[in-house]
Amino acid sequence: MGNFDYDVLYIGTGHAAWHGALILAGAGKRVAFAERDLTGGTCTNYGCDAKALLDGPAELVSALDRYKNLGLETDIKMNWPKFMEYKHANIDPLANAMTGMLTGAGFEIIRGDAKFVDAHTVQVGDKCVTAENIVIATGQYDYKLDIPGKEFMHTSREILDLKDLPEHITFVGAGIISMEFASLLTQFGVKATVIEFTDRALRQYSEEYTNRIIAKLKDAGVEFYFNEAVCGVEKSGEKYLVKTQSGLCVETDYVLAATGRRANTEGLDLEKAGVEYTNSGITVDGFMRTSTANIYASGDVVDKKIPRLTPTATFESNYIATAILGNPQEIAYPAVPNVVFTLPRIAAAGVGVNEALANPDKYTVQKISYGQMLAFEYRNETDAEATVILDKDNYLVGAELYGDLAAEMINVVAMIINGRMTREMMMGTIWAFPSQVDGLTEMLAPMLHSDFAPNN
Ligand SMILES: Cc1cc2nc3c(=O)[nH]c(=O)nc-3n(C[C@H](O)[C@H](O)[C@H](O)COP(=O)(O)OP(=O)(O)OC[C@H]3O[C@@H](n4cnc5c(N)ncnc54)[C@H](O)[C@@H]3O)c2cc1C
Ligand SMILES: NC(=O)c1ccc[n+]([C@@H]2O[C@H](COP(=O)([O-])OP(=O)(O)OC[C@H]3O[C@@H](n4cnc5c(N)ncnc54)[C@H](O)[C@@H]3O)[C@@H](O)[C@H]2O)c1
Repeated sequence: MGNFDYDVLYIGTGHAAWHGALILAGAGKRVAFAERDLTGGTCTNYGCDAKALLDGPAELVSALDRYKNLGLETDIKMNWPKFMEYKHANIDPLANAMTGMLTGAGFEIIRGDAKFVDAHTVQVGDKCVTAENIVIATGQYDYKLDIPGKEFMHTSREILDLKDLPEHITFVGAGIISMEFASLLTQFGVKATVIEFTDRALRQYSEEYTNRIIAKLKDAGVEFYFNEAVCGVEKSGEKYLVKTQSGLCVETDYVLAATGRRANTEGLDLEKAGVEYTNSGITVDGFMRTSTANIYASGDVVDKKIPRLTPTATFESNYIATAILGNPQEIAYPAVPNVVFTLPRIAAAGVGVNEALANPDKYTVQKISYGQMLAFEYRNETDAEATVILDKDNYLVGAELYGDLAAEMINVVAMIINGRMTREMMMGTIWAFPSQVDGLTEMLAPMLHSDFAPNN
């Protein structure tokens, strides 16, 4: 072993970094972080957490709609500046709390931009540090199209920090970020336009559930344009004009760039360490090792097929720590629950609906209209539904849920997939009643593989 300052240096302090660092510290390793921004990364400071705080009231108001003609009378006013105070009160202390947690655990956080000098040396600001192993956990940034007027476009980070809401927002892209913010901000009274380059939104999810979300947003006044390539943004007095190649011109007060996030690889001087990467991120093998054996990559910065999420970043971070400690097994991802926080939610895990429909020889696709059948359990959410995907032995291998509580239910569904639960195992489980999980699983169980009463 060489004479290094640290056993392991993490570049970044997000979920892709700190979870594994705690495991390494427990094993007696000397660990440090390089960080150029707030401790804790995107999710903690600029992403999921802030979004979830603001989504709370939006979800509540949206759910009230279901009881409007049944006796509920409401006159609700949403005060964005007040909710922003609430957001700041909860989010702003987190970076210091994370710093305290990490330094309290004995880690050093070296502040500044990190870049490689060689495979064991990283320059952070004006300080050079050496480490036996290095974990690149630098995440992604919100990409802005390289078009005239790109300086007038904003990112998710800025929208989550708006003091006052603009009257009209134009979302460029109809992916996860746009669809979530359009759902949320519509509840706060914002008028919205969504402009998408391809012919559909949320491409990785089922067309049916995505179309239902679009229909709801249209009912709320959101305008959608598909097959439109945004080619410029112009300032026009107090307003902005968003222009597309076909000649569409949308006048708006605020433009959100949400055409994808890109890996933070620039400026790291990866070539000096022999670390290979593509436009999609850093290339890794089955052990999350880069092309240089002592350097790993973790989280959003990795070129990977599975969703770039906080729980997958955490999973990789924990795995890498064990790999550094000698785990000889390759990383093996379970079915990953993922959620689009629209209103209602779309949540999925395992084999996707699009893939299943394209491979009827391998999969059976079935619908469970749980909202219609069990209104008492589903809070009168009559359109709540699950699409489940079974393999040829009738094991559950994937599911997509559409409903307000889909983000919770998908966790149970993922356990059924990962546990390869049979009908008998489901019958051997008692769920609380009445509850949504109980209703869904009761309808799912008869479809599942049975060791005693084969169902096909
Ligand atoms: C608006 C929004 C909402 C989201 N909502 C969800 C959600 O609901 N659920 C979910 O699972 N995921 C969500 N995500 C995704 C989630 O935030 C990411 O998957 C997760 O944060 C990835 O963690 P990470 O550690 O890989 O990267 P990050 O958290 O981005 O951490 C990377 C860190 O590296 C630092 N860094 C980068 N380059 C350098 C350098 N050269 N030198 C020093 N430091 C550097 C950065 O400053 C940053 O702190 C959301 C993302 C956004 C933007
Ligand atoms: N709930 C969650 O888990 C969550 C929430 C927010 C963000 N995230 C993270 O952020 C990422 C999503 O970011 P996103 O929504 O920016 O990307 P995305 O890839 O989900 O969507 C980008 C959309 O922009 C469209 N597009 C591309 N070029 C365009 C152009 N020139 N004009 C118009 N449209 C164009 C694409 O066709 C696509 O539909 C996720 O992959 C995830 O990593 C996750």
